[in-house]
Amino acid sequence: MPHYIYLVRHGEQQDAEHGMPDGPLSARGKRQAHLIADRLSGVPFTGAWHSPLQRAAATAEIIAERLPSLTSEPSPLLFDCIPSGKAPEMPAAYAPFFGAVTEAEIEAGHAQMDDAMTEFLQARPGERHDLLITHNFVIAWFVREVLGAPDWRWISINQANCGLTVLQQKPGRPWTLVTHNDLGHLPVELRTGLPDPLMF
Ligand SMILES: O=C(O)[C@@H](CO)OP(=O)(O)O
Repeated sequence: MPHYIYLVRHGEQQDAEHGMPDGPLSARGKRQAHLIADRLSGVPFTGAWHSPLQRAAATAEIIAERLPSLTSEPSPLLFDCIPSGKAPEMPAAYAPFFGAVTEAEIEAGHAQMDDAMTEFLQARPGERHDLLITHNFVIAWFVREVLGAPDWRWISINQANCGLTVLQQKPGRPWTLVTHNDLGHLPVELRTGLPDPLMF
């Protein structure tokens, strides 16, 4: 019986461009959340968890309104974090990102991601459809993990607000990536949150 994990980045946060560390969703963020909720409305979810940060909790709330049988629980394993630090093989172009990041933040982020992989990627009996509403770097770490890519590669993997990434594991097989950052449910003007604007 397959186990699916649906990874959704939260909707656009109000005033994120002004450096606010957390906050409610913007009007666009709310529309994104309604559209991902519609997109997922046919999935027989077995569980849902969200990052306790406000932008993720607000996204989870909108999704739960559309899918009343779904109860999303806050999980500290899904907090935004820095999953790993600089590595010798990492291209130098990424080094400036780590300028203001402390070793303690990296250690905490790495430990959090270890625990998240143990918790959410564990084999469970029966068919499962689990929804995780979380942050860009956390989703990147899941993708890196299932592809067996080096730790540092999370920094090169990005997801848009309310983009949909799906992982699947069938018994006796490794986790696979079914789809990454699928934006089919979002009109072009709602495809926000990527480092470079999309031309399509
Ligand atoms: O700050 C960011 O770019 C990412 C990092 O994970 O966070 P969020 O998905 O919360 O916007």
